[in-house]
Amino acid sequence: MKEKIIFATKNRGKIKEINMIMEDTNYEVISMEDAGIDIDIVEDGSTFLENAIIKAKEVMKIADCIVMADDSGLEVDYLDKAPGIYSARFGGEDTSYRIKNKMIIDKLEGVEEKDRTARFVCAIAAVFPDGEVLTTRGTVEGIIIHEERGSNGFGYDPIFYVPEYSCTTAEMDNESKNKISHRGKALRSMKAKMESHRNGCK
Ligand SMILES: O=P(O)(O)OP(=O)(O)OP(=O)(O)OC[C@H]1O[C@@H](n2cnc3c(O)ncnc32)[C@H](O)[C@@H]1O
Ligand SMILES: [Mg+2]
Repeated sequence: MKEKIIFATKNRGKIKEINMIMEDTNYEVISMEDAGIDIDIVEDGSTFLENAIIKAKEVMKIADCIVMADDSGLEVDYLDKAPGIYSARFGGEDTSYRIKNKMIIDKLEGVEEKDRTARFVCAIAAVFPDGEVLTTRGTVEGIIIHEERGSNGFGYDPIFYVPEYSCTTAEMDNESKNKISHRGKALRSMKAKMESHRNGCK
């Protein structure tokens, strides 16, 4: 039987991607919703990593299995790496991504191509019932384009263009995005770390 992992997120876009990446493991990933856990977690850390650990530990207080969490966001170099850890709250928590994306585009009005660099960052924390914490991080580099393109993915995907693939992450299917994304990289590193952890060599 597969070992259960609760993924401490309320973001359905993340869960979809994570389930695809974890499909070939001995773990069954379930969402907080599936686990019947409905708590609001205050993300008051000062880094992606701190926030990922906060989320995982908060859910661990009421769980009896491995808990994993992802804290991620968009860093725009021209905006001094904003919105960064405030990506979900940028422009207001309930503001639509159509508007958030437009706000980023507007802030970059007149900015040349070479200065429109950005990256998605993802930190993942896994907390084990014995208190052990494993962490990983992944990034993907891109540039902010001038209008939304594509309708896959979620959040800032429609304005995040990856030059090597000549498309935005919203124009990729989930499988292609997972291959190159911050979340895909961080989660594959986590899979490898958990494998060593299982074998007793930490
Ligand atoms: O905290 P949880 O419940 O996991 O869900 P969340 O949506 O609040 O997630 P974060 O706190 O980690 O904030 C991440 C923000 O960065 C954006 N983001 C993260 N990964 C992304 C991706 O792969 N594509 C597009 N936007 C992404 C996302 O839309 C959020 O605004
Ligand atoms: Mg959040």
